[in-house]
Amino acid sequence: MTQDELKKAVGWAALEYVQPGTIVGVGTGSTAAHFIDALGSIKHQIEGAVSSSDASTARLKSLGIQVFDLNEVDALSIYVDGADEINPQMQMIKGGGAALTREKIIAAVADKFICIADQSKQVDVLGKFPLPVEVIPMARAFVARELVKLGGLPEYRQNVLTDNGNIILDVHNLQILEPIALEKAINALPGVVTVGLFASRGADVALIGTASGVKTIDN
Ligand SMILES: O=C(CO)[C@H](O)[C@H](O)COP(=O)(O)O
Repeated sequence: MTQDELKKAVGWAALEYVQPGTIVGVGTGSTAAHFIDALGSIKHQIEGAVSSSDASTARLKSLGIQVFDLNEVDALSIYVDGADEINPQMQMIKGGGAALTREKIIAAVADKFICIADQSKQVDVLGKFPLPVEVIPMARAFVARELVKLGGLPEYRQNVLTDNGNIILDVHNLQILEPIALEKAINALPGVVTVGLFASRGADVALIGTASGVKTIDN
């Protein structure tokens, strides 16, 4: 199976967690895009979605799924999204698609985070994938210097502005042995909007696409 077929398999498998009549939290990226397509097949059974990016909003709307502003929604039973890396503790690196801040906000509202990923995203220790950090543009150089003090090698993601109008620093050279502590330390830097480390609030369920089928890990 190709990597995209594995992504499609987990995207469709996540439908099992969608409760009829609810609003669904929807992530961003190529795996989440498969989930959106799957959601389109049951669009008359759900009330709608809350979206983590302009790209996902456009895809949801193109399928006739109503997109709600998060401020209109009191609760979400699930948030479904991909990941760049996931460890055995269900902590993740996210933000390869630059949507980390909205993703983290919606994940915080949802009762359950369903992570959908192909098996290449499973790691023992987070950090091989460069850790994305969303930063207010004027703080770019300062935050980069502080990230070096934390042991990383930040790289400015050229020609990318987030949906919130900020820049991304991708931090290389990290072996993240204490994800919760690093998440707190980076989030505490003035100018940082969000770090793409989902450690204190990780996934509750992971659907992993493998050659022998979709594997479910339930915390
Ligand atoms: O965090 C994300 C976007 O900000 C994505 O979930 C992550 O980059 C995985 O992407 P893909 O499903 O395309 O492999």
